[in-house]
Formats: sequence, C-alpha cells, structure tokens
Amino acid sequence: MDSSTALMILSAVTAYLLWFRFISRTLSGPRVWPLLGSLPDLIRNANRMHDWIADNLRACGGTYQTCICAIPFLARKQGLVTVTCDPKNLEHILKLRFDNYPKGPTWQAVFHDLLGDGIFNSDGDTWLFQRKTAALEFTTRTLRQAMARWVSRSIKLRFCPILAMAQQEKKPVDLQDLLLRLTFDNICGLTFGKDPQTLAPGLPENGFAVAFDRATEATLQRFILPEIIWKFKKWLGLGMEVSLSQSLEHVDQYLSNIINTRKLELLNQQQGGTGNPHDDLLSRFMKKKESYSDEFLQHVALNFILAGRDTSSVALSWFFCDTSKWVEEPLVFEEVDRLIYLKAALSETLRLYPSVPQDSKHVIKDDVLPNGTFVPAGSAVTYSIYSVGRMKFIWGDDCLEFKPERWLSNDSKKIEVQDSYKFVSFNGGPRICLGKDLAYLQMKSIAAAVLLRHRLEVAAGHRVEQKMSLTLFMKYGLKMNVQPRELRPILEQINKGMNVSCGKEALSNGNCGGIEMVAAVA
Ligand code: HEM
Repeated sequence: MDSSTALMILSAVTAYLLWFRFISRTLSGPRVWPLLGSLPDLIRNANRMHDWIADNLRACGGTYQTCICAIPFLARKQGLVTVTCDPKNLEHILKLRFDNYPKGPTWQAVFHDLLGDGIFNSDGDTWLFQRKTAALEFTTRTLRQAMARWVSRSIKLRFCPILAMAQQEKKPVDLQDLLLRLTFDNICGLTFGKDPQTLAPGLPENGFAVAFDRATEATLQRFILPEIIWKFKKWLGLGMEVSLSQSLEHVDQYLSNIINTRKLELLNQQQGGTGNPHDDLLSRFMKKKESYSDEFLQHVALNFILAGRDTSSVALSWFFCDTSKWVEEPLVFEEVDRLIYLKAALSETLRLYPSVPQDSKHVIKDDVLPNGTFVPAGSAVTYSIYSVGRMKFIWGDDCLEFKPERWLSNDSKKIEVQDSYKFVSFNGGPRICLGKDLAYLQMKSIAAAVLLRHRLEVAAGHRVEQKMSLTLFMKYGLKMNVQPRELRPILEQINKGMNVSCGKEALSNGNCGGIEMVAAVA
C-alpha cells in the first residue's frame, strides 16, 4: 500500500470516528458500537429482550433513541429507532398524528405475500375502507353470538374433556398448546364458518392449520434479515421462502374451496332456497358486495385469522401461569360481580404480559414528540407495550405486582376506565383492536370454565420463559398439572344469586360471560 492510500484510509477512519463520537452522543439509549450500532447489545439480551428494553426505558425516563447500524446518513434516518413507552407520546403517535405514523413499507413488504393489502397490513384509504366495513360487523350482536357459540362448543366438546382426562390420568398438559388450538378453531369458525378441529384428539393435523403456521413462521423469519436478502432468497427460491410459497399455495386452495361453497350458498339463498345462512365474517363481507375478488376475500379471511388467533390464548397462558399465585382458596365467585373481577384479572394479565409486546411505526414527516424528542422522516418509532405496564411513573410503585383490584371502582362493582394510553395492550386510536370485546368474551368463558372445574399448577421443573416473537408466547409451552375443584358449592353460590336458566338464555343470546356459560354448560 502506498503512503497516499494509507493516508486516505487513515483520514476516512478518523472522520468516521469523529462522526461516530458525535452521533453516539446525540443518542440517548443503550450503548452503540461503531458500524454495528445497538445490535451487539440487542443480541446479548435476546433472551430477555422486553425486560432489557424496559430497563433502558426506565433509565431514560420513558423514551430513548438508538440506531441499528451506525453508518453516516443511515444513522439519523432509516437506521434510527425511537423507543418509547410514554403515554403522551403514544397518544400522539397512535391518535393525534395518526397519519404521520403508518405501519410503513418495511412491515408491509414482509407481510405482503401472506396478508396482501388486508386490514392488518395496509395504511391509508385501503386500510380505512376495510376498517369501516369490518367495524360495522364487529358491533353487531350476531357476531358476538357467533363467537359465543364457537367458544362454548370447543369448551364443552373438546377442551373440558381433555382437561378431565388429564386430571384422571394425572398427566400434565401443555396448556399453551391446547389454548392455541382452541382459539385457532374459534377464529376460523368466526371468520369462515368452518371449524378445523385442531383441538380434537386423535385427528390427523389439519392441513390448513399446518400450512398457515408454516407461512406465518416463514414470514416472521423475514424480519431477521435485511429486506434485500430475503427478497433475493425469494427470487432464488431458497430456505424458508420455499416453505412460504408452498404453504401459501395450500392456504389458497383451502380458502378458494370455502369461498366457492359460500358463493353457491349465497346464490341458493338469493334464489329462495332453504338451508342455514352462514353468519361468519367472510359471508358478511360477501353479502355486502358481490364483486369482491376471491383474492380480496382470501386476504380478508387471513388477516382476521392472524389478528385473532394467538393473542387471546397467549394472554390466557400467562393468566393461568399466575393463577396459582393469586387465586387464594377458596375461589368464591359471586356471580356477575365476579365476572367483573375476572375481567379485571385478565386486564391485569394483559397489562403485565401484553400479547403483542411491542409495535412499530414509520415516520412520514419530521416531527417532535410531546416529550421533546425529534423524530426525523424515514426513521422508525417502536412503542414497547410491555414496558408501559411496568413503569412506576405510569402505574405507581406497585407496578410490577399483580393486582386486579387496580382495575375496580371503589365499590368493586365495575371496571374503572383507565386512561387509554396507559393501557395499550389492545393498541389505541383509530387502529385499536377490533376484536377486543370478542376477546374478553372468549377469555372469560375459557377462564371461568377451567377455574370452576380445576386447580392448575405449573408442573415441577417446567421453565416458563418468554419467546422472542411478535407475540408473547412461552418458549417451552406451559406444562400444567390438572387437579379437581369441587364444583357443587360454587354452583350453589351462583344459583343463590342467579338463575341458571338465565345463564342459558345469556348463552343463546350471546350476552354471556364465563360464569353464566359454565352454569349453562354444566
Ligand atoms: C387478548 C386478545 C387480543 C389482543 C391483546 C389484541 C391486540 C391487538 C393489537 C395490539 C392490535 C394492533 C396491532 C397492530 O396494529 O400492529 C390489534 C389489532 C387488531 N385486532 Fe386484536 N387483539 C386481541 C384479539 C383479537 C381478536 C379475537 C380479533 C378478531 C376476532 C382481533 C382483531 C383485530 C384486528 C382486525 C386488528 C386490526 C385493526 C386495524 O388495524 O384496524 N383481535 N389487536
């Protein structure tokens, strides 16, 4: 190497180091390294990522900035990530300046093959149109009734018999797996009117469920790689990209058959034919407009399945994992009031273990967040929902304690409405979760059905750890021992305050919570 080349390299390195020194001083978060930014610390803390982010946020007063690659030009634009859990910032991002913070191109590119431009994966007018159409359906009583029917069927015919068997045989069950299957069956029933029966023992694995799982897993793998690499792999047909395209073919075939069947049924109805009209989401969309393409209808179905499949089951897994700690003996349900307590306990679980632990938005135009942080156009804002529930400045000194009471009014008769940006487990603003009420209905029904029949205990030696994914799964499942709970005294108490036939009525009109449903089923 001649001396002028050496001098050039030395000058470039010096300039880089000076720039790096300046840039790392402007960033407020965890340590950043030359070139690699915060990546080394992120990898080192991968096993406890959400707690690591919460620690960083605690140290920085609720908001910090970091960069995922310390390269000039990128570090203050695409490479810059603002991480926050400050409720004022969240309200600003999710509601007040909603249009400035869409999901953005990276997210959409990753999910496009699986979800198309569906509600979960679109912004702007494409999203708004679907949101308005779906929101009308989600407020109907008949959709609640449909959810109540699918849930009660799965509980009665499959879930309870499996737990009863485990109790009898004294064998632990993987509760997380059972719950994931249960809610997958429910959401498919609700979305396209067919139960894939993944919870039914003894049946071969359902092809659609397997293909959907593989497609989701392969899609999530894309997040780990830079966009250019996974796109190149897709083009060459390598690795998980092959699995993705094969799984999508299977999903496409399965849903096409269902859509064709529903179309024939609709035609038959319009021509005055008899037969049970379907009340699933897909049929509801089809009735609104006949000209929707099959591709659009498939994406409608897939988006709802992805949005509603794992979230409730994961929340219930954390709920049951902790019940052994907080449900003191005896579990006294005072009918309707206790449903309020059950809802409070589920909300408390979601505060500490939000099913979607963090989310990300793209910044369209330069902006300043309410806490004074400047966010440049092209950068990303990540909001840590997990940390929101774990900050003293938001929830008080006892923020890490499990206290359902914090959700109750002084007379314990109703749920105290919390400032919505203090609790964002269902998101907030115009994109707030559409399935929130259905999810509570489903979770209360399942929780009550289990708690009234069984005591559950985490199996000895089982490790409960968080899995790093978009959803807060337990890495090794949730192995639990199932023991009996004496049902009669509890039902007597319910009967004292409540007519059981009223429970049945509640079940049939879809207004039931868990206890009414258990009373009706029992
Ligand atoms: C405990 C259960 C649930 C939790 C914690 C939850 C949480 C969330 C969160 C955080 C989002 C925002 C995601 C994002 O924009 O990136 C969301 C959106 C959504 N959720 Fe849920 N969800 C639950 C259950 C359900 C269920 C059962 C359904 C369907 C029946 C559902 C349907 C949706 C839909 C359609 C969206 C997209 C809304 C939009 O973008 O306009 N969710 N949910």
